[in-house]
Amino acid sequence: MQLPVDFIARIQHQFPSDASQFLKALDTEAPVSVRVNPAKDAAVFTESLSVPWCEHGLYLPQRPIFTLDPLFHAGCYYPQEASSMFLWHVLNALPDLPADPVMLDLCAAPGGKSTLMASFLNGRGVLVANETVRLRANILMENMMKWGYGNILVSQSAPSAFSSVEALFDVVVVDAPCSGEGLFRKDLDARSEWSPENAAMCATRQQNILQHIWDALKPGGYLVYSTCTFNPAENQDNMNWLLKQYDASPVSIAVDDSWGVSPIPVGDGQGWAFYPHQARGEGFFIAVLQKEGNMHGAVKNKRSEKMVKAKVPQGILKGQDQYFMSTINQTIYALTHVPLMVYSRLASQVRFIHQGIGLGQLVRNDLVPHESLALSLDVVDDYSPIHELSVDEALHFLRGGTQLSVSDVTGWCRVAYYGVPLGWVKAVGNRVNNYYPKEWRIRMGG
Ligand SMILES: C[S@@+](CC[C@H](N)C(=O)[O-])C[C@H]1O[C@@H](n2cnc3c(N)ncnc32)[C@H](O)[C@@H]1O
Repeated sequence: MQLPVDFIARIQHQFPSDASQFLKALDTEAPVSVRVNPAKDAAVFTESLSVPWCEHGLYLPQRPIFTLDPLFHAGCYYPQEASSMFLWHVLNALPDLPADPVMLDLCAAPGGKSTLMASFLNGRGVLVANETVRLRANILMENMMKWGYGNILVSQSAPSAFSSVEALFDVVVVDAPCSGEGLFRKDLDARSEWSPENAAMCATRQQNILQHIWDALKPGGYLVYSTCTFNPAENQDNMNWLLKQYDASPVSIAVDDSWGVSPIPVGDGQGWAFYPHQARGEGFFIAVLQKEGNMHGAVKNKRSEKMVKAKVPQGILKGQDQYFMSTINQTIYALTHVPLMVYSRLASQVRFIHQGIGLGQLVRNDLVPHESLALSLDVVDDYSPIHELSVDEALHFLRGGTQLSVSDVTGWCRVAYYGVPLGWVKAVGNRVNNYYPKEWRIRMGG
């Protein structure tokens, strides 16, 4: 699949001195990389090299079959393109963030940036991970549950749903849908779908998205805008347009010269671009704008006190007294203070599909546990027995199989691989019922 002629012409104009190296690099192999989950420290990648701008990022010498690794399903790591991990460096460089930041990832599926943001927060504050496309939102929800944190709210709403939310977020990440030029190396469909008209349409759509979200940012809060395209109209031009519309200023981020990241003028400051012939990663653009004004501090909302407190057995979560319990469609969810405040502020505008930690449903005093409880970092260690599986057994479980020898157990049991829980089984007599969600099951091989 050849590169589109109009794209080549624009690149030659945009990079007069090194267009041929740029275009040649698009025909080389894309680097393979993963970001490990530091809270589920079990994945081992030998021969890997560190991604310089993200301490949890690793380049791998070749692409493993992630689907056939149980630790991938346990949320121990996330295969993520290395340039996107630059968000880690950016978040760590933001000045004066509150101790419990309230963050939104507006265009979040499948969850690459959201899992990174969850690791950045490491249980502090709250992350709202939102995706407008329904099927993609389900994948986002699955990935967020597997990552294990309880301070995450997952929603499925259009950006316009946030337009009447005022001054709630300290950080809003808009990883916008774009013309995808940065993926031309590894995704040949991106080449066939590209046209100048489509790229122009993307730029307009991005402006609409940015307009919808601006008021939801607190004064003093940060907008982090990124795309995976080289198109100036979708990158710096959109940032300059935003600076004309609203009171904001670009935030400078220090970058090591050896990383091969290019500064791009934005207002009187700069954004950053990853080009395939200079940086070890796919095409990417990122810029940060700070809204004028002072940070408001913690979110306040009295309505949260009216939350229904569901009755649940004790001893499920570490520090369970700190959690507020609520029930939606008979499923009990546990939320700590900050997620609860944010949930209350958004609940009438935004459609939540997951919140905090799903505990499960009470059926005749037996808690039928939710999958997110097995994967949660906050579940009490001895809440249920944990049965260790071999790799073949773990893959059998992940395919929905029931030929598992958990003979020493009756009732609910978490099955684990390398000590990291994968999900629930229930042993009844000499039968084992598999509670791994049908839509998460592996269909490959076996
Ligand atoms: C670049 S992708 C996000 C990737 C994600 N942030 C990650 O790191 O895994 C852009 C997302 O925006 C969503 N999207 C598409 N049209 C949209 C729109 N009009 N408004 C908001 N989001 C949209 C897409 O479904 C897609 O999931």
